[in-house]
Amino acid sequence: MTVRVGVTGATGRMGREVIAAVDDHADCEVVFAVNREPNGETVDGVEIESADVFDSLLAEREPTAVIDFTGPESAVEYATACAETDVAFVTGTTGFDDAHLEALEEASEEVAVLHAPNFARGVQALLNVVGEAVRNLPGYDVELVETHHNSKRDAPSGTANRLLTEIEANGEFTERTHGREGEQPREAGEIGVHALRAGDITGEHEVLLAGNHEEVRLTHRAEDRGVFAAGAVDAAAWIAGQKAGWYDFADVIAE
Ligand SMILES: NC(=O)C1=CN([C@@H]2O[C@H](COP(=O)(O)OP(=O)(O)OC[C@H]3O[C@@H](n4cnc5c(N)ncnc54)[C@H](OP(=O)(O)O)[C@@H]3O)[C@@H](O)[C@H]2O)C=CC1
Ligand SMILES: O=C(O)C1=N[C@H](C(=O)O)C[C@H](O)C1
Repeated sequence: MTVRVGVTGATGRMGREVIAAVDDHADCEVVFAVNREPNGETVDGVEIESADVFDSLLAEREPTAVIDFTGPESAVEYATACAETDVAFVTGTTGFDDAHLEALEEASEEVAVLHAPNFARGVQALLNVVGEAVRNLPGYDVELVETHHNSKRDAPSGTANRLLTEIEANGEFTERTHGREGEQPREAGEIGVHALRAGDITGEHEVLLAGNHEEVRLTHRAEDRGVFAAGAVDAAAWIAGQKAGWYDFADVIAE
């Protein structure tokens, strides 16, 4: 069965990659691609349509799934529209607050919704090993550094937040310290969190665990956005036929 994909944020950094990745996937096709201000552009031969007609495109083109890389507010609006038309929703958007997540979870009561802050398979592996490293090194200082391009809006990154959740679930930590300035000695139990923004860096995440005279560094470096897009398209192919509910990229990888 061909998976019919709708793409949002289609002229963004990720939207363009998603269109290319759908094209590369044997079982998927783009049935529409929208952006806020489409200005008659095409991406890989796909005409970009206005986000204003998203609801009617859902009804007319009958996508199996929508892949979304936009912003938190728009992701929620797109998910709500998908929930009303029985279309599965895959989002890689980050920067959601609790209200956004609640709205996405509401949509997941009607349709399958998959949210992953990072669709790189290597990051899933990093998430799997970071907790084990923390458990094996009690009392070691933990610092997290994430580095992204200078146009990224949210900080820390969605991936960093997910890594922090894993770290905290596996050790005794008291607080997250976002950057340091002035006289600020390190407190035991804090996790230092550092967001670097520079140039066109695709995305790096490093967890540093340090004791006396030794350190462990767990690093993931994405060299091309194509790895995120390929993961998102795999997720869209996987989600076709799943029942309503809340899913993660780990569910896709597990199969
Ligand atoms: N999960 C993952 O693996 C990854 C997640 N991301 C996340 O994906 C998101 C997008 O990243 P990126 O592609 O770099 O960002 P870009 O700014 O390049 O693209 C975002 C796109 O979404 C559109 N958009 C933004 N807000 C709205 C809105 N309110 N309504 C409709 N369209 C909107 C923008 O349109 P316009 O041109 O009009 O501004 C643009 O086309 C971010 O949250 C980022 O963190 C990024 C990479 C990987
Ligand atoms: O905005 C980006 O570029 C990225 N965002 C994601 C995040 O916030 O974790 C994933 C990736 O690192 C690229």
